[in-house]
Amino acid sequence: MIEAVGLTKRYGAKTAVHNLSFQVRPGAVTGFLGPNGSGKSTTMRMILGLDNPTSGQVTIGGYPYRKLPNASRQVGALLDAKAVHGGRSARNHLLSLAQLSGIPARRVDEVLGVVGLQGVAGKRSKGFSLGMGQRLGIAAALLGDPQVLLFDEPVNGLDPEGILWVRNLMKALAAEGRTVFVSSHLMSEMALTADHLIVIGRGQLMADMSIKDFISANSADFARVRTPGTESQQREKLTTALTEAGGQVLPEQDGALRVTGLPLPRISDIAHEADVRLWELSPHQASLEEAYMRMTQGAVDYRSTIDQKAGLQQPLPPGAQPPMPVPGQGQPDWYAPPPPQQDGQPFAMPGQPPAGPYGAAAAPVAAGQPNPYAQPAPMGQEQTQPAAPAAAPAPHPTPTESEDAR
Ligand SMILES: Nc1ncnc2c1ncn2[C@@H]1O[C@H](COP(=O)(O)OP(=O)(O)OP(=O)(O)O)[C@@H](O)[C@H]1O
Repeated sequence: MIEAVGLTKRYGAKTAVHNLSFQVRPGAVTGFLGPNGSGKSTTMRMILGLDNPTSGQVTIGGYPYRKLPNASRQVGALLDAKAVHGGRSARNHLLSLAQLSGIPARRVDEVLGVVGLQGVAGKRSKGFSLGMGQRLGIAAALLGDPQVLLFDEPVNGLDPEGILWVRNLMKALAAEGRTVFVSSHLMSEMALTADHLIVIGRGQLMADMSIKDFISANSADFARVRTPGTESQQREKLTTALTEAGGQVLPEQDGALRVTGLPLPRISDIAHEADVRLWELSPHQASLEEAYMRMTQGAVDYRSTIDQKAGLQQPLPPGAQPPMPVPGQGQPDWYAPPPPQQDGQPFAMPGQPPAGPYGAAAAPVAAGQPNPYAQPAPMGQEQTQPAAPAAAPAPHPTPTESEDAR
């Protein structure tokens, strides 16, 4: 288990992390979310002993990282996949890490297989694509077969197959009882991967709860009701009837009505009694992205001056009232977009993966099997891509490096 108590980090006048207390438990994938600059990487670096807290502490299994016996066998991390000596082959890079940590060389080939890089193990990593570099970083994190794993943006640069693989890898590692702490800005992916969420904003804890509780605490469920498009008087009649019955009715831009305060069967009965035909009556629950946007709106430091809320916050229709904020949470100016249309399932719920291979959940993996996280197919395109320009050689960020290196 990872435990932070009153964790604070200041860089001069800048407070990157402020009084953060949380626990990351084994047996689950814990997502670590927050806007750009909110302190996620700083927190991860303090967990790994790469930065010293200004005050407070963070421990792994009860020890600060630097006092952890055999740390590299107990904790694996992917922080910056680009921080690799580009002149070394993938195998040599992993071999050097293994030697430093007393890990047997045969483990190198095992993890190369796990991440699907066995076919390019002899190639210099400076020729690797972004996704290949990411896989190499994940291989390094897995090298010591650790019980605690930290991944900072692990799916960055991965293709859809790679994203699915990382998702299943995280779940399989957690299913084996490991502690998996992963940061990401990809909300749709987090919704499918994480069991629990820790959300920070401007260095402070905003939420520490299950993903299910997070979504329900930061979104108001509502019903979407649609009358025949050409019959505006029907819509008005229904609006009056629903309002008289105690519902709150909000017109949406596409002509539908958003109704809160009444259960779906009651809405149906009211429409029937008012002799109004319905073309749609559907439940809507916010996605993780909507819930996240609602919670973190006030903690965003970096925002474009152009169309700041495009796609995420629609302007209210004329005369409409914004939805009520959740007390103590969320932002009053938030207005949820309509749910996306998806393959004949126009109102797919969060947590319900679409049909097909990307919706498949990871099956628990039996311990002791060879390469339990290996992909079914070898890498395709990435292996055949031409070499990328050489990156500046940089040592891999092992937790033995000096602190405050960034
Ligand atoms: N070494 C440093 N010196 C000074 N300021 C720093 C240093 N490291 C981080 N910061 C500042 O601390 C804040 C938190 O940065 P951090 O990289 O932890 O955020 P983050 O949540 O990981 O961001 P992102 O999502 O963009 O990766 C930022 O304002 C950043 O500029």
